[in-house]
Order: sequence, then structure tokens, then C-alpha cells
Amino acid sequence: MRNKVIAGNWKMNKVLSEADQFADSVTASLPNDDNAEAIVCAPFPFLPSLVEKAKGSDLKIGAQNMHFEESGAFTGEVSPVMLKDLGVTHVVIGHSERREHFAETDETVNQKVHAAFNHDLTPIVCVGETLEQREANETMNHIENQVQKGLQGLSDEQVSSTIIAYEPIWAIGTGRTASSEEANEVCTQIRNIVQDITSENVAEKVVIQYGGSVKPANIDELLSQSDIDGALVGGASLEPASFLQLVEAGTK
Ligand SMILES: O=C[C@H](O)COP(=O)(O)O
Repeated sequence: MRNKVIAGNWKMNKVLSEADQFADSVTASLPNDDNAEAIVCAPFPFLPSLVEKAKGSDLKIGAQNMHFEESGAFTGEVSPVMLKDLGVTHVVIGHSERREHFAETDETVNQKVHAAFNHDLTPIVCVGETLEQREANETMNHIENQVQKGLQGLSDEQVSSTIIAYEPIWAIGTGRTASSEEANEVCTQIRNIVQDITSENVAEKVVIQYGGSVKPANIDELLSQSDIDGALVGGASLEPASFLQLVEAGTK
């Protein structure tokens, strides 16, 4: 059975003192359950402090992006070497907001995924369709393209350790969640694509999250679906009580 993986994506929110308070509160109350994993993906300035505060607890700390090069003349960027050195374990790659506002492509996503594995970081690779694509019945083709290109050139072992987050863009921050059946249909398709490019064994292992207006009120139904193994959560991951309820749902 696959673990349930609940990852908070704080996006560009909080200041350091608020991040620290969150960590103090959450690390003290996380459910002690090996089947549910809790990750917080925070802005870069908070990472050293969060890693320190999470030590000795089950909370893992992730970044929301990184460059694919190890170092060099890339003003304003952060490298996988820097993240690994801090003790970060996960990194979100190819979030739709980065694809939209920062010109990320399937090619740069693929470079970043390789860089993550080269530095022993677990990538959370985001895929998802726009409303226009869904209405034009292009969802499955689009997702297939993103998954194939994003995972290109990885070994089977690397694919099985990748976390794939299906986030329909029209459901992000809108309060409009995909129905659990709609979400599961695409997650099943993602697992089938993984099977096509690797093997049934790898497809059975890969963790597929749903993201888009997930909250305590709807997570149980989403996690009860056959191919949804967790959630990538924005707004509802910002408050300790809400984040803890989401992680608790992963233990059921
Ligand atoms: O990465 C998280 C997603 O963009 C979902 O954000 P949201 O939960 O605020 O809709």
C-alpha cells in the first residue's frame, strides 16, 4: 500500500516569525503514523529555520522551486546543492504558477527533476490542464505530454520515487475543487502513463497527489479514491490546525 503524502505549498506567504510559530505548533502535534507523510514547502528565506525546527520530528521541509544548475551566474536563483546542504528533502517542480509567470517549460521541468535526483532531493512534479483545455477535451493528451516530458530519461527507480501532483489549474485557489471522481480519473490516467513508460511495478509505487482547493472538508473523499495518494495544498496549509487536520486525514 502506498503512503499518503500531504504537502503544504505556502507559495509567497508568511514572514519568518510566522513560519517558526507554525513549525513549533505542528511538530508538537503531528500524528505518529508511518502511513502519512507531512511536508511543508516554504519560501527560501524560511528554510534553514524550518529545517532546524523540524529536526527530530516527522515533518519534512521542501522548497517550491530551484534551478537545475549546481552553481554559476544565475542571479536570484537557488541551486539543488544549496537546498541539499540546508537539509531540505523535497522540491516542488513545474507548479502551474511557475509555468505561467516564470516561463517554465516541460524541458526545464525535466532538467530540474534530473537535478533533484542528482542531489538526493525528492521532486514533487506538478501537472495540470487549464479550463480551456478541459472544455476542449484535451485534458488527457495534455497530461500525457507533461508527464512523459517531465519524467523523460529517469530510471525506473527514480520514477518510483517521484511524487506527481495533479493540479487542474482551474481548481487552484478558486474554491472550485475537481470532484473526487474527476480528480481520480486523471490520477488513474497518470498511473497508466507511468506504467507505459516504466512498468506495472513502478506505477504501483509512484505517489500521485491531487491539488486544487483541498481543505479539511473535502480531503477525506479525495483520499478515498483509488489513485489519489495525497494532496498538494496551498491556502489550507497555512494554518497549523488546518494543516494538521489534512495530515490526520492521511492516517485514516
Ligand atoms: O500547490 C498548491 C496548489 O496550487 C493548490 O492551491 P490551493 O490549495 O490554494 O488551491
